[in-house]
Amino acid sequence: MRFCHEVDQTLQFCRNERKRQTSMSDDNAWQFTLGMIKPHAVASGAWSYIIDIIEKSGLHVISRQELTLSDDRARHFYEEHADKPFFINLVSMMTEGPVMPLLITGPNAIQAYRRLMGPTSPEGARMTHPDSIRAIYGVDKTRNAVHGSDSAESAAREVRFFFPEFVQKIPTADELAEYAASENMQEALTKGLVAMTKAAPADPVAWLGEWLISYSRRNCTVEEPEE
Ligand SMILES: Nc1ncnc2c1ncn2[C@@H]1O[C@H](COP(=O)(O)OP(=O)(O)OP(=O)(O)O)[C@@H](O)[C@H]1O
Repeated sequence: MRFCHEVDQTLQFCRNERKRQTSMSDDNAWQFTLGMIKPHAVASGAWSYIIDIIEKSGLHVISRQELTLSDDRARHFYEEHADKPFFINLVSMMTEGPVMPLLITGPNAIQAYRRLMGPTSPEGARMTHPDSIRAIYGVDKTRNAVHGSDSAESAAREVRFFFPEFVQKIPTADELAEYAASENMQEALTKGLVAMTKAAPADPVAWLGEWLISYSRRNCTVEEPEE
């Protein structure tokens, strides 16, 4: 099947992206960004393969919606392009069927997701970035499969545009650090990480999640695996 082959083809690219992301230092801040799958890629079913590519790159899609934009909302979303010659076509394309806004998070998520998308023009992308989402699923410059916030400012505005309830819940870095440093959390996390290192499970995230649930139920009496 065409899509399966295309996803296979991009897997190596995703792995490389992941390696690149994890080797970044200064540039490795945890970020939220808005991705959006455009109507033609929602209608064709490509959306599920696109989400797969994002997840396999090491980013996380933590929420998604499917909705049809009104003319007003589409104009508002793309207002920075209001004076461009392609604006009317862009608004018309964005309102022709359901779009799928994605709330994406991960290290350096804004740029990492933009790299996965590839250049604006799918035709150009197929030449310079053949593994990118737009090269694979884009049709033309307007129907280029996906949108992604291009800066921290636009990510904040666009996440609020589609996920207003989430914005109120995002804790600051200080709040996160304070919460994670609380005595109960520290003890549970330290014990869990030590146990996980000893067990060396194939899927450490799932293992640690189960361990923490078990720890919480037994109120600190979980047996640690033997060495
Ligand atoms: N020359 C063009 N002709 C037709 N449509 C265009 C053209 N340039 C941009 N667009 C459309 O307008 C959108 C916004 O353009 P922009 O220049 O911000 O590109 P982008 O940053 O690559 O894409 P996006 O903002 O959607 O992530 C593009 O994704 C595309 O759908």
